[in-house]
Amino acid sequence: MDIKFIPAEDVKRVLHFSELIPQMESALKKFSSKNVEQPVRSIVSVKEANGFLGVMPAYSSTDQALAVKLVTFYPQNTDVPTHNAIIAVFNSHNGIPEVIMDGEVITTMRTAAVSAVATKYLAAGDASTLAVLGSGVQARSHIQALSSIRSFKKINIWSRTKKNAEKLAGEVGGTAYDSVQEAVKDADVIVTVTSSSTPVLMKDWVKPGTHVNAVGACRPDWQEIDPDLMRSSVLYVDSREAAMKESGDVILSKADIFAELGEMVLGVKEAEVQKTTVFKSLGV
Ligand SMILES: NC(=O)C1=CN([C@@H]2O[C@H](COP(=O)(O)OP(=O)(O)OC[C@H]3O[C@@H](n4cnc5c(N)ncnc54)[C@H](O)[C@@H]3O)[C@@H](O)[C@H]2O)C=CC1
Ligand SMILES: O=C([O-])C1=[NH+]CCC1
Repeated sequence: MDIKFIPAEDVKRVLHFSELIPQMESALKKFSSKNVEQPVRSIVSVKEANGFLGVMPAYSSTDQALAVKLVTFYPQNTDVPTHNAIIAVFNSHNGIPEVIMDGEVITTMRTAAVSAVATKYLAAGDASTLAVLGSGVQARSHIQALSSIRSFKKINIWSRTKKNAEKLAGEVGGTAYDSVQEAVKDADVIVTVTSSSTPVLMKDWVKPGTHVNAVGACRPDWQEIDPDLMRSSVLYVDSREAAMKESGDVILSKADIFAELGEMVLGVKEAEVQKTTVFKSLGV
């Protein structure tokens, strides 16, 4: 058996948002048309670390693609990334493993690319202020991906540790804020990319018509968004099945899911641009 290994630097060299965003748009359509077999991931909790190992298999007969991502989330990591992953790709005709590749870069970029698809459809065309809550890996990749979809004049950043918000603001020409409320006040697009398990973004702070990409809180008892904001917004998800099993923001608020992003891209469901919208991302 000759299994090829593709390291992170090689994945990084060939992955570009300009190609990845349209690829994700296409993948979301296939997912919502039930053209892929992709069960909700299995999770093994690692209680001592407040973390988990997720197993994410998928098969697409049209793409002749059979693969699985194995991803860990250790939120307390400080010297190494909190998310680590590998992806194994099998030959879909004979089942032979062909490639094992780094999955961390893909997790970083794929997640932001899907939020970019949501933002492309759901944010106002003239959206000019982006607010980012969190200052880690996803904060950086979201600023890059979303900036390729809209021309933001202002990027407002809040993070639990002000120094980290200031560092990121310095990198991207943005402004660091002391409070979430100040950071999101004028925002047309908000991204929540924290490892918080309790709400950080409150309904009363969000101006009507804003689009929110809610990317953290991927466990059924974790929340990142005020339940009132979940209930009063038009709610989009990547996967209904996953949202009902994994998202504390959806389950605990009892908010109604309006559509999967793939249904919206297909035109089966409206893109409610004028209204306040939340895209709850879990990762597929
Ligand atoms: N939806 C999806 O497909 C994916 C979601 N994620 C989620 O996105 C979030 C961010 O991920 P990364 O940027 O990779 O992590 P990271 O570890 O690089 O950054 C985490 C950020 O959250 C902040 N934070 C931690 N605890 C907090 C708290 N209690 N309150 C407020 N801020 C807090 C940290 O200070 C840091 O700014 C995580 O919740 C992660 O699980 C990550 C990958 C894929
Ligand atoms: O899709 C993904 O890889 C993840 N979603 C939440 C944590 C990791």
